Amino acid sequence: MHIEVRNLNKSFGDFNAVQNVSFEIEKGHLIGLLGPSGGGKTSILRMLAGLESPTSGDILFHGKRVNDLPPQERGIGFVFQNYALFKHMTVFDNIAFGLKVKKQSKEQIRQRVTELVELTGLKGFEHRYVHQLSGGQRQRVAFARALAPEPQLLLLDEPFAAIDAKIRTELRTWLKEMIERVGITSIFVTHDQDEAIEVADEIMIIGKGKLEQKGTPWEIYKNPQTPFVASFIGESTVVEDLSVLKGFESAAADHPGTKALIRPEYIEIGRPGEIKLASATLDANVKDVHFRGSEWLVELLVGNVKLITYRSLEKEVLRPGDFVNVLVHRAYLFNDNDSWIAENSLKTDPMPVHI
Ligand SMILES: Nc1ncnc2c1ncn2[C@@H]1O[C@H](COP(=O)(O)OP(=O)(O)OP(=O)(O)O)[C@@H](O)[C@H]1O
Repeated sequence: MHIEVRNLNKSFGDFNAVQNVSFEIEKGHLIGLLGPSGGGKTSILRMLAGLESPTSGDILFHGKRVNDLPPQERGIGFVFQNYALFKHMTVFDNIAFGLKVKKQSKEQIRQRVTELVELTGLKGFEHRYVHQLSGGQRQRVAFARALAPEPQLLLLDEPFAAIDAKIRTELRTWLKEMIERVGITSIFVTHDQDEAIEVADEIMIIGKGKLEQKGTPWEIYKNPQTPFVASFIGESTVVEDLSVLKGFESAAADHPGTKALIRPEYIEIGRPGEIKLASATLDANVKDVHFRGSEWLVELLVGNVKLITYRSLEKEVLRPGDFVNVLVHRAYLFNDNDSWIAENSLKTDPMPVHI
């Protein structure tokens, strides 16, 4: 289903939880709503579902305004973080629930549940009760139950939040494949950037009730419109005083008050003399190092300014207090209002400047 939202607003008293949010979603796309707690993600989802009515603005499904349509007539499937399964029912009955409500025949129900049990890898569990299942299996039941009545839009509110880390990673991949196979337009809420990056075709970053940016995970990573957005996709540090960065002086002079946002991969570190572009290197001390499994995360101090970078495991291990040289190849520049100004990179930048 193609979805369009125009100037959506939701106020609770005089608090504006959702402010002028507009977007379109193509049929079959999987969208991640990502942002801090209280930003308005769930409110947007609930308005799409019809569980909450907008204060103003329009919601269109297939080009038709659905603002006044009750939830059960919107063709939506819902998956919540806490499963919300019926505990006194078996897996079969849970999945069959929406079909019984639709008054389908016993045979139709049996066929559809069998299909879904196979699709979700729950064969053999049909007669178990919810408490006899693992968290991951319960979430698959919730997914199967939501899909049973063949909705045209699937809404998932933090679907993996209650599941432990390892199973969560498996379920993410599973969910993505499953949604691709079914071809259903889906929107899921998360505050976990890894989850959004891994699962979503497109991410919408929601902060303080506003849609800050919408794009593929890669687009948002490469072109964050604000430091806030950048902080939600990938790691970075924000340097408030550009004068400490060699090679960025003219940007600092041209735009007073400019801040630089620096990703870890824009930073090269070496022992004194190791970095070729010696004139642009900064003196730094290693503040801390963290083992990340496949690399080191190194925290550096250039004067009072903290930077972070990664270091390959093959390289000599750095220790807190070590003196190193640092070269900042590139930075995103933002003005006082957190608006993106430009991307600055050293002339000898070995990395592509244009994306
Ligand atoms: N029924 C309500 N009455 C009053 N305020 C509400 C109501 N529902 C939500 N809010 C407020 O609206 C804001 C947005 O809430 P919402 O649940 O949409 O955020 P969220 O981004 O989904 O957060 P979380 O990740 O914590 O679920 C919050 O400040 C919340 O306290």
